[in-house]
Amino acid sequence: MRLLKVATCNLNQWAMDFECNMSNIKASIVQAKAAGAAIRLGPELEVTGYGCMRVRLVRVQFEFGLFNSSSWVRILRWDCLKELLLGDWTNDILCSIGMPVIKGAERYNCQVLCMNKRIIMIRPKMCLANDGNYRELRWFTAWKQRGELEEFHLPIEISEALSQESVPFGYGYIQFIDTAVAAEVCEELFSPVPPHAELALNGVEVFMNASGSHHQLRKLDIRLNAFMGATHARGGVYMYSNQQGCDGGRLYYDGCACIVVNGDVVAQGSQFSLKDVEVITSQVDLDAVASLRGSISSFQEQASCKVKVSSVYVPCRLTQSFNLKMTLSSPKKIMYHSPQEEIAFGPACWLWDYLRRSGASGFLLPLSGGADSSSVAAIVGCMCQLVVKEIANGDEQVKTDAKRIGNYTNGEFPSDSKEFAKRIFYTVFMGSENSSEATKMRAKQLADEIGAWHLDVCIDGVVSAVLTLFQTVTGMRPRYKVDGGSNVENLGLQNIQARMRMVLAFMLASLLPWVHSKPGFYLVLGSSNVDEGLRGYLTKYDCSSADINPIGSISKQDLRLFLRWAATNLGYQSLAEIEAAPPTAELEPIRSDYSQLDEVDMGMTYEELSVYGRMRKIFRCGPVSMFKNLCYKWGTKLSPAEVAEKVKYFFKYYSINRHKMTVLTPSYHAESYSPEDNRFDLRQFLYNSKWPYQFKKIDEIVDGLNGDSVAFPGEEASYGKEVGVVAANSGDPSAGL
Ligand SMILES: Nc1ncnc2c1ncn2[C@@H]1O[C@H](COP(=O)(O)OP(=O)(O)OC[C@H]2O[C@@H]([n+]3cccc(C(=O)O)c3)[C@H](O)[C@@H]2O)[C@@H](O)[C@H]1O
Ligand SMILES: Nc1ncnc2c1ncn2[C@@H]1O[C@H](COP(=O)(O)OP(=O)(O)OP(=O)(O)O)[C@@H](O)[C@H]1O
Ligand SMILES: NC(=O)CC[C@H](N)C(=O)O
Repeated sequence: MRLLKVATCNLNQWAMDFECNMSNIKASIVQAKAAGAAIRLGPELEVTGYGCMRVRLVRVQFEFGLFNSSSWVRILRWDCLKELLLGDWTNDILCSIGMPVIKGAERYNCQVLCMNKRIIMIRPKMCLANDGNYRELRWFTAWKQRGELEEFHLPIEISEALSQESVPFGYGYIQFIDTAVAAEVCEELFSPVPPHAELALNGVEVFMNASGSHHQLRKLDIRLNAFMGATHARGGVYMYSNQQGCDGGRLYYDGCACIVVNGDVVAQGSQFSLKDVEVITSQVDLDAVASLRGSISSFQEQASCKVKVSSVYVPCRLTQSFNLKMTLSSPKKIMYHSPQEEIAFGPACWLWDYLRRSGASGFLLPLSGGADSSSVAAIVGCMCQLVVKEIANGDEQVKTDAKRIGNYTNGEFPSDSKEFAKRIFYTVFMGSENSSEATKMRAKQLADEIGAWHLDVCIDGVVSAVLTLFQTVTGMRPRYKVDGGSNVENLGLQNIQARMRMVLAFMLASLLPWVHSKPGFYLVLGSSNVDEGLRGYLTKYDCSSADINPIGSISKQDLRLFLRWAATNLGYQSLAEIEAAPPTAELEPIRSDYSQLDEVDMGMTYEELSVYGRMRKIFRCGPVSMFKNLCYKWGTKLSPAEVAEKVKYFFKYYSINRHKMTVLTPSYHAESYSPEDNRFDLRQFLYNSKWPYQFKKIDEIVDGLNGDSVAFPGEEASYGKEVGVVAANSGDPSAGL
């Protein structure tokens, strides 16, 4: 037997906060060593934080020189590594540390592999993440040489301190006396020809995947299937490490550090957690890897004529022989959160990181009593519950942060989530003459259940003052449509109410703490959902404009599932009633024969919007291809002419309103069809909303069908199963992980 103990981790890094990052790295090494591990794997770019790979943040950091070869930051980065190597951190343990390295004129995203105070090898990433949220090619070069390892001359301050002048650099593996170990960096695993296949044929038994991978609803199984697939038919130990938390942007890195042996998961870390450091370990028998490989004839045949990969020899042993002090880790049932839990815990953990790192003292939410703002309120409630639970579990960092944010004195700390919420969470209902008693009561009831400090404000006086000013200036007073006004008047009157609420929300967030003699400021939370964004069914610069939004990329359908779940599982019963109520903006007067409803206003259902959203973003459909595909999908209930009308109607509003996506409040990225314009969906925002060429083409196709309907084979087209893991993510490279 060759018994090996390995450790991998989730680290909550923060881009550019070297002190925070180093402290987490050290804590993880200490824990790995205490557990007796021979290998410690950390996440991708753990020294700098991964978030600095994303567009705008990188630009700022680039200006400050994060990746500039002559800058002080480069020195800092190597300083961090030097600190680890000069101390006893790497004694008797192989440490894989993620950081950028400049070689000659190029910048590489690297795993620096160290042991016993020496850098053994530097492995640059060969396949950069460059789709969806990722922009690595802007800042790094992919390493393309597959031949011999090159010599990399260490910066003078490192070489002198370590008495080591150079280190092998490139694609390869480390050959120990008793096994071979290699790095595979994040995206490489998901590339068409992943390195682990070739490395396995070269005898590599342990793969270390350092990742910076973000949460997306229903995505985890794709990632886990990749680890299992990598080792199921070719054997091996697959270690996965990821960042966890908000490291300075819209993404939540969702941890899930993992260890897989021959296709079986033997250790799985948390996906959502408030912990800064979580280390998981396993004891594995490498003879089980050799045995599996020996039993697969095709593996043997291909290994005998493999392309040779370079290696570095290290005359050390990592394994122990059979002894009863070490037990073997056995296969575990994989833990998946339901999408409802993902919506609760992912955004709640992201909000906590944002809150503690922003220096704010809490959140303020305009709470309408409708589904969206109530979902946000429930997520903040969930955050408070997680904080109290984590403190009860003995997490000192969470306790320190919570005491500061909640302004606790005399050794007090949060022990009740409602009490904590009262300190850090303001909700405000801003009713107008068009608001109903029902939504007002629902908002109050929910705030009470969560424990928020709730305010009930009537905005009629403010709206009327603005209208009076308008009348003084123009001599005209707009009327609602139900009172005989035009569409323009009707919209104008709605938008005044909506925008006034935004102004009031910001005023209250900055001044309420002062009223209550509390220090600091509160962050304003936004609560528009992904479908409204796609359709543009929101008033630009109303309460959709806030500081941050935890649900901005979650669909209405998923939010409704979440509300039903949260009513029982978070203990906020009023959410059940809120979910059951028909969505309404309450911006127009309610009459006996008229009450405003979202889906009527929009001219399409939220369910239809989810279909359009997926087709537009994930499957890159324009009007004509969407029309053709929907003819198959909806062919049993709609004629091609009806499908054509629906598609044209969607594209008209999608394009008229796309400009609103440019000013969407930064929101948690959770959905692969997010139309968010700043980082994710980089399409134009000024379209010809008449789509003359495409709409004409659709008309020609409809005419050409001569009234035929689709011969329906009984099976929906590939877009049909939009609720479900595979279809939700398939076709989206950024989701594949
Ligand atoms: N191409 C372009 N590029 C840049 N900006 C452009 C633009 N076209 C218009 N604009 C600007 O956008 C403005 C129009 O947008 P905006 O002021 O938002 O107004 P608008 O989109 O016309 O109306 C708001 C819509 O949201 C609905 N609503 C309101 C309130 C709440 C809810 C809800 O339930 O969530 C829904 C309401 O029923 C209505 O359909 C124009 O006045 C102009 O300033
Ligand atoms: N009466 C109100 N009091 C406080 N905030 C409100 C009120 N009405 C609207 N808002 C804010 O404006 C946002 C958009 O309003 P609206 O109700 O029209 O849309 P919505 O997106 O369906 O949201 P919700 O489901 O929360 O009502 C809400 O999410 C909420 O933050
Ligand atoms: N950092 C990366 O290489 C990211 C790869 C991939 N897109 C993921 O989400 O996991």
